[in-house]
Amino acid sequence: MNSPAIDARDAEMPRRALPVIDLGPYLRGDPGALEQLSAEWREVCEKLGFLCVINHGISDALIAEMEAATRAFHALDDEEKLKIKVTDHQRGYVPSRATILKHSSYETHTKLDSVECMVVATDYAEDHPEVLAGKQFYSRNRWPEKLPSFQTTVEKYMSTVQSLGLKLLPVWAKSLELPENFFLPYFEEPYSYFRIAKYPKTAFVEHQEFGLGAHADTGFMTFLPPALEQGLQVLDEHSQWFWPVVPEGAIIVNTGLFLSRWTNNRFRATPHRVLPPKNNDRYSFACFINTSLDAVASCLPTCQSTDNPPLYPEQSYWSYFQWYMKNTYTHYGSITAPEDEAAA
Ligand SMILES: O=C(O)CCC(=O)C(=O)O
Ligand SMILES: [Fe+2]
Repeated sequence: MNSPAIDARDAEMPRRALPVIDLGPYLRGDPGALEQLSAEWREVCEKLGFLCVINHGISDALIAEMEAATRAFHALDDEEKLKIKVTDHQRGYVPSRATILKHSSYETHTKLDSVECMVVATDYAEDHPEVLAGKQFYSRNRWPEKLPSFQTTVEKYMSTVQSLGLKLLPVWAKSLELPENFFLPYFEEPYSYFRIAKYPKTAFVEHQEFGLGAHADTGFMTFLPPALEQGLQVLDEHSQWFWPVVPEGAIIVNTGLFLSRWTNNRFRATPHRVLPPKNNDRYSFACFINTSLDAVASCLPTCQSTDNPPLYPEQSYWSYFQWYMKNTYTHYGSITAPEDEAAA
């Protein structure tokens, strides 16, 4: 006999405040602010690895404009969205039930994610050598014809978040006891990647069913204004999932796997996941600010010793990103979800 069905969202789960870091003094250029901020940053990144920032300089108006653009995009007909379906360059529209994290060590995933999203990334110049060569991930963005304002808002939002990310490079460097400008050469041509997502409302959620399954982000740093609908859960250092509580106006920041590997796991790439919403569709837009695609990370000098040798071989962001994408998105053809295919 089947046991009575329990909605996965009703499972007992603590709510916990994320660490809040004030960027105001540093962004204003106050004396001593970089040192103070870097110490706080290190403390969080070595433990939970998930935080939120206040006084970040990204206006409420811009976030509201991006929220409206996200909703307008997802309100387009499927036919319009499918005209710009994602390609092997990892840009374009990804329909619902097209991702599953096969490389996750946090949880076994058997079902495809219900999230659908539009993916946009740094648009390199048409005459960029890698664009001309047709190298994977360098193609131009795809935009919906019927929503011209979408491109304008997305580009404005991405460039604002990218500027904030680049301003924080000295903080990342100092928090790892590196010279202030250490990361600059790796970010000569930052590869910023933007997921503009809709999580469709779902009446009943089974155990192991997700809007987006447990994962750590791919790259260096992620910026995520909290969604208006609940859904995000975070795994702490003691393997306890919790609902993060974020103050009004704060933006979530977390570390990606590429940085975590670069730091020999000193900084944690925190697993998180999204449960589907119950009553209203949920919209979110996570912006990932990464090194140049051709940047090569080899274990940072301050993150290794004879007792703590490098755990990972040196690797370019391009090759790490390619590995991650192939093991997450079904359109690359290398992964499938057997149980789900029958139901789809
Ligand atoms: O929707 C969210 O709150 C989180 C999204 C996320 O984790 C991602 O896109 O990597
Ligand atoms: Fe994520």
